[in-house]
This record gives sequence, structure tokens and C-alpha cells, in this order.
Amino acid sequence: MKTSILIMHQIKRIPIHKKIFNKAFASNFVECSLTIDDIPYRRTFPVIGTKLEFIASGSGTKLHEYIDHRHKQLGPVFREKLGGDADLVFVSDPLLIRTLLLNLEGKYPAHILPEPWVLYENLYGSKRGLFFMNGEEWLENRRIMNKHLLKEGSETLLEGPVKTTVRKFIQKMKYATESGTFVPNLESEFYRLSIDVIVAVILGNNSTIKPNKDCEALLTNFSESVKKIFQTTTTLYGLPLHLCQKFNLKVWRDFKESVDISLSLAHKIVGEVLSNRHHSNGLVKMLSDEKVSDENIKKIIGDFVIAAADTTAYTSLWTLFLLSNQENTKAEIRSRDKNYVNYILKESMRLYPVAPFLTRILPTESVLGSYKLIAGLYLVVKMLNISIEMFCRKHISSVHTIRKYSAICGNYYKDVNNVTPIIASIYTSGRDENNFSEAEKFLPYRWDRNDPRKKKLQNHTSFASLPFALGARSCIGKKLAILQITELISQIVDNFEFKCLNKTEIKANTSQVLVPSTDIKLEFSRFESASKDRSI
Ligand code: HEM
Repeated sequence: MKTSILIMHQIKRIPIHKKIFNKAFASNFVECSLTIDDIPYRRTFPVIGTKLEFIASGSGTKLHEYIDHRHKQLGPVFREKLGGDADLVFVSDPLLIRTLLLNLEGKYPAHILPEPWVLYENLYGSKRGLFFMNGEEWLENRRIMNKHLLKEGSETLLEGPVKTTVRKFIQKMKYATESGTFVPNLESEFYRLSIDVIVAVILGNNSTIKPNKDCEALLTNFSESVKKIFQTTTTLYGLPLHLCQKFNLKVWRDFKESVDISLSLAHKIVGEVLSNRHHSNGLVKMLSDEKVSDENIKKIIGDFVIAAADTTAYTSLWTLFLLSNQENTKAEIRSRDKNYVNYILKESMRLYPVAPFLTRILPTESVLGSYKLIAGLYLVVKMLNISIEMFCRKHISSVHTIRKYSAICGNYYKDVNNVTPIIASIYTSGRDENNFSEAEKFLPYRWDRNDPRKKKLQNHTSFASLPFALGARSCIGKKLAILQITELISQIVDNFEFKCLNKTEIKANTSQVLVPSTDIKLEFSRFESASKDRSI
């Protein structure tokens, strides 16, 4: 009976979604006379523009709230210069975001990279992984990685290493709580856990390579230097980057040192596994068997370690924080199956998506909703008379670079507004009342179709929450991250009681990723009546 109601529910839902989706998609083919100039924007004083408002709102660290507020003022699509020369188009409508990521981004989706990283790459020529690649090089490598990390069945490669590593982590926490309560430095602990998980995945299940004392020290050092990359990049935001680099100021030196150390340690770790590849059955061995060159393995896998660290660490932290004062939800986790932990994670990422914004640069003239937007690259490329692929591969990495090329185009191409990065406001779409009823509340059951409590929540647009993005350039580590975090959360809840000790309100800051405004202090003690079959 329950099943048939469920199927009916699904049948009823599909056409409605399809209908709306087709409408948004079809709009890309109809004639459209509105342009970027017609997109709503905040009217303020000339020259200063919205700069003062931006600074007053908390500048970069509160960008997610500033943009959320602007969407509330101006609607789901608006444009703003945000202190730069070029207009950025912000979009929070879930159907438009979906259209952007599934239909408009082109064969080689291009995103904007953090400027300090781009400058580092340009200065020192370091070869980086998927996130930094473009054009054919990106597509070729992405296809290989998809096969191992995202396709059906890839769990087999991931499950063993993830479970073993989380189990060791829980064991360590059990020792720490043996004589009472324990307040760990969760940020550092979760950074280290994420790195241990990736290392385990690249080594594989039956690896005979055993970590020794030196290896332990190396991983701890690595974990700290990766953390420092994110901290120093954030400090550089808001400062004149090129001057900081030119005068070799401390802030630049700290950033450079953290990237130098992280990259060299990442390459050292992957290099070690490569030299022992015949004794392992992990990801590195699989790629090597597929004739992926050692150089490519080093740069792609080396970057995985960096990409995995902050994203999974902060998502785990936010999830535990949300659970810390929810005794009923913890009891539900203990009594229900693993699916429920999935809902917990979905809900936590809806409220705190570590990537609160996604960026795309349109490869061709496109219609987004009611507006016709000129290609971000196309005109520049045409003026330079080189192929779009070549341009992508060589140059496309930051707004700064595009602006430089816009300038080269001089007379033909004066208007930098033509270079229009589109920014999907993921934080806003996940917290919009039109997409999720009681949007500000942490209600994991909203993701469970069978939960009777869901009935009172009228609005539920599941694709309005896109923590891993969507489409060809979405997160390659999605399966791995979900496996790791759900395993971690269910083991922690099964084995420990925990409560939040912070007395002041914890808010979110944009520090590249969405991080807590102050250190979250959670106090752990053993949960004595842990059920036998789910505890370790
Ligand atoms: C909760 C954890 C995570 C979240 C929320 C997350 C989120 C994201 C998002 C939103 C993107 C797309 C960026 C864009 O479209 O511009 C992305 C890309 C990426 N992620 Fe993750 N990520 C997570 C964990 C991981 C892990 C564990 C890995 C390691 C394998 C990883 C590796 C990458 C890489 C390499 C890219 C770039 C892909 C490409 O450009 O083709 N991520 N991630």
C-alpha cells in the first residue's frame, strides 16, 4: 500500500517538474530582446556604486548574506559590480541555475578560480589538477576520473578505505573519552581525517604499505599546510594582490609558503604510492594500469587531497554542530537506518553549503531566463583570432585574465561588461522559502518522502539545494564525501554524546568556503547504550 502511494506520488510529480523545466529550457530558443542592461541592479551614487554598502555589510566574509539580501531586494536575477569593473550576474532561481549548469555551460565548462592561486600558477608554472584544467585536457582527464569515482559501482573502491579510516578515527576518540569528557580541535581533526581518507583511497584495501612514524609526521604537516592555504588565501582577498606579491609582503609569503609545502608534500605522498604501486590496489594503481602518466596522476591526485580537506572537514563540522542540540534527531539516527543520516547530511548542506556560490563563464551567446547574454569568452577569442579551445586551455582562469584580454582587444572590444561571469547563489536558493518551507530550520525529515511530518512542509524543490553543483563540472569527490561524512556522523552519534559549549551565536563566514564565525567547541563523552550492531 505504502509503495503504491509512493509510486503515485512520483508519477504525479514528474510531469510537473518536467513542464516547468521545459519552460525554462525552451526559453533559450525563443527570441529575446532583454539584455544585461535590463537586469535589475541596485541604483546608487556614481563612482562609489555599492562599495560602501558592501563594506558595511562585512565585505567578503559576509558575501553570502550580502547577496542573499540583494536577491530579496531585486529578485532571482540581478547584476552588481561588487567593487570590480565588470558586472557579475547573480542567479538564485533553481530552474535557471539548472539550465545554466546543464544546458548553457558548454562542452568545457569554465569557472573562476581564486586569484591568488592563478597568480601562483602563472608565476611558478606549477601544474595543477582538474579544478585548474580547461578545454580538452580537462575533458580527457575528467572522463577517466568519472569512471573511477562517480560511475555506478565506484563505491567498491571507496567503501573499504573510508570505513577503515573512520573506524580508526572513532577508536582514537574513544581513547580520548575513556576518562570522561573531551573537547577536540575538530577543525584540525577533520582536516586530518579527510587527508587520511584520500590517502587510504589512493593506497587501496589490501595495501602492504604501512604508515610509519615519519609518514605520520608528514601527514600532520601536510594537513596543517593545506589548512594554511585556505586561511592565507582568505587574508589576501580584499588586499591588492599584485602589490602584495611584488613587494613580497608577509601575507603573500605566507600564502606562497603554504602552497609550496602542500604541493610538494602532496606530490611526495602520491610519488611514494606510485613507487610502491605493485603492492597496492587503490586509485593510483588503477590509473597507472590505465596508462595515465605518472605526471598526470601526481597533479590530479595531489590536488584531490587539497580539494577534499576543507570541504569535507567543514561539512562534517557544520553537521555535528546542527545535531549538537537536537537530542530527538540523534535518537532517530540511532534507531533508524543509514538513509536517515543521508537526510541529515542533505539538510546540513542545504543550510551550510561549503561552496555558497558557483561561477560559470558562458561560452556562447545564451538566453538565461528573460535575458540574452553575450558570451563571456566568445568575443574576446574572436578578436584574438584563436580557437576557443586554445584560449580555454591557455588563459581562461580568472576574471582578471579575461579583463586583460578585453583590454588587448582595444577598439573592437571596449566593453568589459561583455565578459559576464554568471554566479549561482547556492546559499540563497537553498534558504529560499519558495523552495523549502520553514527554510531556516534544520528539518532532516523534509528529505524523506515517507515521513508523515513532511506533509506540513508545502514547498520542497530538491534541486534548489546543489552543494556539489550539477553537470559535467560538478564535484568529482561527491560519492567519496557522502560516504565519508555519513559514516563519520553515524559512528559519532552511535558512540558519543556531544553538546555545544559555545555561549555566543555561531554564524557563517565566507572564507572561500562557508566556515563558522568562531571555533565550534563540542564536548564529547561516551554514549553507553550504543547498539551492538551499529557501534564499532
Ligand atoms: C562535502 C564535501 C564536498 C563538497 C560540498 C564539494 C563541492 C564541490 C563543488 C560545488 C564543486 C564544483 C565547483 C564548480 O563547479 O566550479 C567541486 C569540484 C571539485 N571537487 Fe568537490 N566537494 C566536496 C568534496 C570533495 C572531495 C572529497 C574531493 C576529492 C576527490 C573533491 C574534489 C573536487 C575536484 C577535483 C573538483 C573540480 C572538478 C572539476 O573541475 O572537474 N571534492 N566540489
